[in-house]
Amino acid sequence: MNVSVIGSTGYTGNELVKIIAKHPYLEISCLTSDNYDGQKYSDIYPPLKNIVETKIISNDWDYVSDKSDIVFLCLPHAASQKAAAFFHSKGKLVVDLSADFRIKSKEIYEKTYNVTHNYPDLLTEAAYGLPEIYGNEIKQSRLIANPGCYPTSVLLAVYPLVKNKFVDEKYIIADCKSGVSGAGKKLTEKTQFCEVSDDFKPYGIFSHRHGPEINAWLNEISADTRVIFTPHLLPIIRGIESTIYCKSDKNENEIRQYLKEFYRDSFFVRIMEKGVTPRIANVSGTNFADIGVFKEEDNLIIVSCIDNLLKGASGQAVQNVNIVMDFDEETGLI
Ligand SMILES: NC(=O)C1=CN([C@@H]2O[C@H](COP(=O)(O)OP(=O)(O)OC[C@H]3O[C@@H](n4cnc5c(N)ncnc54)[C@H](OP(=O)(O)O)[C@@H]3O)[C@@H](O)[C@H]2O)C=CC1
Ligand SMILES: CC(=O)N[C@@H](CCC(=O)OP(=O)(O)O)C(=O)O
Repeated sequence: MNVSVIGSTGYTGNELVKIIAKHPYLEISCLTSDNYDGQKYSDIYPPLKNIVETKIISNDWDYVSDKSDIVFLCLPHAASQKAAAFFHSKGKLVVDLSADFRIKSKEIYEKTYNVTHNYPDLLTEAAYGLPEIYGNEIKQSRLIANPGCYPTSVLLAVYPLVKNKFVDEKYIIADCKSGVSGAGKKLTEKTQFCEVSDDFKPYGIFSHRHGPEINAWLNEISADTRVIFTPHLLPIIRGIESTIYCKSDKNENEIRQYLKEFYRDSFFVRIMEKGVTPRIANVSGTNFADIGVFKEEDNLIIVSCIDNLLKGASGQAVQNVNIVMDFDEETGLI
């Protein structure tokens, strides 16, 4: 399959290029960027010298469309809407890594992102690309909205427990921490070295755009659920750790066994044995989500770790393509 990456020079684009380069059934076709138009990809990312010598091209979508079966969009939110609609109209399989098609409600999307959604019909058509939960919808879809990185770590941990009423749906607190690559490659003052080194802080308290994404998907199965979500910036490059506090009247073993059963066919979700604490170090550079369960009295703590750029973005995007294309889910990802 011929595959193109729009916004290929950013962090998620680069992870995709690395995965596609070693994927047995995917072939790099076009890599786009307006800023680096005409340069060799390996000049921008020297570790790929002699591996990806493709010349970067500008965002000429007609040209890209002619050369592609599958298009990954690694653009900022709002910029993706039009690109997704264009490639979808040309019959391409589109995986959008931005937030533009993740939330089904036009109103919630517009309120959260403060932009108009110009393609409400596509909002209903898009599948939410969390394969372990929405695999059937993904399989039928030609437009996949890859989830946010924090929502991936929180939903994998909490969705089964809410669905099976194992937790009090009105008391769920997700205390999440992310490496700085979550903010992308573009220069901003708040992600400069001196601003993030030797520091640790919450941000977006009660206002981060991933709160509505997490709650929208949980509300599909339980209308009263409201997760309180607070992200923090970790002074590391990659990885997310989410510590999630819940109330439950089930015992620890029951909860662990239920999660193991729920994820029995999900290669990329690993439920830890009793007493084992997931760590970012164990999932960094992989497409795995590691989930640990801890219980004392009625207090349940779930710890969920992923790599934001892989299971939280590009790894999951390829996992979704593998599902649609009927390749083994792990192809190119281990
Ligand atoms: N980083 C992460 O951990 C995650 C990111 N995401 C989402 O994935 C998407 C990409 O993120 P990421 O790779 O981190 O971002 P980066 O900032 O690292 O890269 C963005 C890319 O998009 C291009 N670009 C920026 N603005 C425009 C525009 N208006 N039109 C066309 N091209 C544009 C840039 O091109 P140029 O080279 O020309 O500057 C660059 O290639 C975002 O929507 C992000 O929210 C999702 C999950 C996790
Ligand atoms: C550390 C950091 O800044 N992380 C980003 C989230 C990255 C991501 O997955 O978000 P989207 O795809 O929804 O943009 C943030 O908090 O905005």
